[in-house]
Amino acid sequence: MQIVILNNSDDVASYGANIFIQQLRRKPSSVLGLATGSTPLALYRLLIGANQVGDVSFAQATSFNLDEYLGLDGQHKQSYRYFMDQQLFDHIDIDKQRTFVPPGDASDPIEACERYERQIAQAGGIDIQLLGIGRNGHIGFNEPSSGLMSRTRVKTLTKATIEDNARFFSADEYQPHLSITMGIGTILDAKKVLLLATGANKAAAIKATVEGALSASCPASALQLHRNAMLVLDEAAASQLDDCDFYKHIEAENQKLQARLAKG
Ligand SMILES: N[C@@H]1[C@@H](O)[C@H](O)[C@@H](COP(=O)(O)O)O[C@@H]1O
Repeated sequence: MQIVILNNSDDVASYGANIFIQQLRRKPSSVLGLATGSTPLALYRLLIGANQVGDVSFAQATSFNLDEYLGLDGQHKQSYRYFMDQQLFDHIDIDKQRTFVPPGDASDPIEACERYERQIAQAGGIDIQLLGIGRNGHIGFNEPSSGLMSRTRVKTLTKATIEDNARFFSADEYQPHLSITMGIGTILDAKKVLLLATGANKAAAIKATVEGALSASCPASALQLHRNAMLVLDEAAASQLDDCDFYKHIEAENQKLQARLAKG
């Protein structure tokens, strides 16, 4: 895992946005894996800005979102489809027909999960997968105990995740307890994985992800198996890491090497 520790959440968003912009410039037809939650919001705003001034185009890109609440259709204001339309898709030049979010209103969710996997494969696989992380180490809606080789499927949310996400729902609003999520195996198949974490409330999950054992108890620890996984953290999210200075040293050396290679 490559661990990048930056001063604050703004720096995390611009670092992440730049990786997406470089990816799209290198391969305009990239298949992007996208995430919801509050963490990627600032990154999405930067991508919208870059798209609107012509620095990057999504016209040939395809996207697949990690997850969706089961029981909400895409018009529902708390659905992840609605979130993605509002926060990104409606403001960039992506072809909406090529933006995929698991269908929360599927009449046959099991078949819908299998279809989602086929759609990802038909698109050629995910080039770069963006991830946030839950306080309990979940990625997508792969809660603790999720199989490390799992594929897209229906998952039950933990009490902690339901409570964390309750802030998006009004008191009298139905909050689903089930989801459709890409599996950990699906995520690990992405060519590159970019996990963003900001704030002290993610520090324990980041500690377990980076320095804990590979374990279904912390689903994000599965990224230890990935060949090209990058974690971009602010100081607060990195605050429980024992080897912070070492990770900063490696990153400084990486930057020097990149600069030398760029000079030729
Ligand atoms: N399914 C999403 C995850 O994909 C996200 O990473 C997590 C953290 O969200 P936040 O970034 O708001 O902390 O929330 C939800 O549970």
